[in-house]
Amino acid sequence: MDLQTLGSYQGGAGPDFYEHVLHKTILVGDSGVGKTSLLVQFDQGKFIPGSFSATVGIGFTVMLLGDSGVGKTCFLIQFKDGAFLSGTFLATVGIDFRNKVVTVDGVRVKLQIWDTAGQERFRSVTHAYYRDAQALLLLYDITNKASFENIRAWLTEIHEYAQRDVVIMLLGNKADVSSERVIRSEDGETLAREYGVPFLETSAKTGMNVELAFLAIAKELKYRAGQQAGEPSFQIRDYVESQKKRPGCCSFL
Ligand SMILES: Nc1nc2c(ncn2[C@@H]2O[C@H](COP(=O)(O)OP(=O)(O)OP(=O)(O)O)[C@@H](O)[C@H]2O)c(=O)[nH]1
Repeated sequence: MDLQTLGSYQGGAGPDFYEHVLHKTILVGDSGVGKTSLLVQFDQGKFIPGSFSATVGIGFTVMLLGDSGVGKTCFLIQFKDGAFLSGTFLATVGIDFRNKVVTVDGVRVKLQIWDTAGQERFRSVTHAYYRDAQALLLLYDITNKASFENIRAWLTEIHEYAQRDVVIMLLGNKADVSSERVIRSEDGETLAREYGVPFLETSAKTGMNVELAFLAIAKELKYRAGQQAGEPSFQIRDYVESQKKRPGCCSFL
């Protein structure tokens, strides 16, 4: 689509509308070549030596995966800014990232979160990033059967491209749209149990369980990174289950 046509789609007139045109560039390359450093330099105007975690205690990379439209971008924006992007659905192109620092048991943990495009045509781009991720949040949409059925294919890709010990969590998103639900909560739980991964239903719209998902991941990664003799063991599935049982958790009023 040319710029003039795009302007008329956006209701823009005259030169002003050019400011709203979105340009997207994708960085591709092997793990460790500096894709992230380049992006951070462009975004924040600084170079973080060593690793992106150098400025805070510890840092980890978390990737969001799942079919196009399941709500990955909204999920990330809800976590980062506490806001919900409603209205027009603008599919992610390639890959995007946001940072957020969370405090886990008194320790600051920096999460760098990669939002990937769910569309098939970007798969080869996103595969290049799998190996850099320590955790993967795999989303389906509880109102979209195909997105749930495709979870097995996503898990196959994960086993092919991601680190062997990557932390995986399964999330059934859009739980606020109960009138259009086609995937029962029990089905999500059964699938998660089959693969030995924790499971939560979430809503990027209301914020339900969004923070819990990231905090559970951060706790697990922090535990793995600093495991010391005598430290009580941490099991992410047990933690998620215990949090689900807390009063006020997980239901819509
Ligand atoms: N009701 C409801 N709508 C949601 C929720 N999450 C996302 N949506 C809507 O679903 C649509 C797709 O959301 P996105 O976050 O762009 O989906 P995505 O998974 O990032 O899609 P790709 O970038 O193509 O991979 C948008 O219209 C959102 O407003 C949710 O939890 N509840």
